[in-house]
Amino acid sequence: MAQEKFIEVQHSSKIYNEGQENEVRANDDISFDIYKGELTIIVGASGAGKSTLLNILGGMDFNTHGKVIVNGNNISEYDERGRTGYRRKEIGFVFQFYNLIENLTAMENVEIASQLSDNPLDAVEALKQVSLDKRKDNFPAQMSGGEQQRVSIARAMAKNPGLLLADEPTGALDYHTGKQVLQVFQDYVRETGKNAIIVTHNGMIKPMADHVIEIFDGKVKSDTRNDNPTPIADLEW
Ligand SMILES: Nc1ncnc2c1ncn2[C@@H]1O[C@H](COP(=O)(O)OP(=O)(O)OP(=O)(O)O)[C@@H](O)[C@H]1O
Repeated sequence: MAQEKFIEVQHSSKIYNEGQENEVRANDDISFDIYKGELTIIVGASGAGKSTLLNILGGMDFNTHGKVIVNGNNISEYDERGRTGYRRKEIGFVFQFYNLIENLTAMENVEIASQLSDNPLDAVEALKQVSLDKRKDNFPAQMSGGEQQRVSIARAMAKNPGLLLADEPTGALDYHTGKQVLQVFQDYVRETGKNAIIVTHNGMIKPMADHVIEIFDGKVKSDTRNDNPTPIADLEW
């Protein structure tokens, strides 16, 4: 079966202070395709340009050259307003340090995000998917780091987005908790047929992905697909 393209990045660059002495090529002529239903890992060292790329894909930032087509729409042509709508409706974002609102319960944190969507999941249902429905009335400070990250994933999922993006989602977690969080992403993609993209500097988690894009110095260094991703339980790092 031919695979359907979900994202096409074509010669995309993000250049700060272009043509000046202090020019920075954060992304430098990046091209790749992502198919529907893929779990993609973008990997590279600190400063390689991964977050810049993820933020452009998520409509939090914009490129200065090239095209980024998501689900048939060239988002690089969007203005600020277009990007806001795109971010609200199409994207779920998971951050390294969870970014939960401290004076709201787990359930309320999830509900806030679902209110932005036209087609949200029920907040309790989203918490159930990360096995935290019993903790819905707890505040973030009453939960472990891994639990808080799972709430933040439930919050991203509750919008029922076409694309789930995560920037170093296990960066603040220990090994076992990190594995549980990665499992949530793998299950999400398998169960919904939707897309998730994880940015990480940890090359050891590459085998869990369907597709790995390695970024070096603002450029794509390698772009490989894996027909037999490794179960998270078998990953070691
Ligand atoms: N506003 C800016 N002005 C100038 N340079 C910037 C700006 N934002 C980012 N950069 C530069 O762009 C390059 C890529 O940064 P980016 O944050 O995308 O890398 P990264 O791979 O995500 O790194 P890390 O893993 O450390 O977060 C870096 O050299 C960074 O200093």
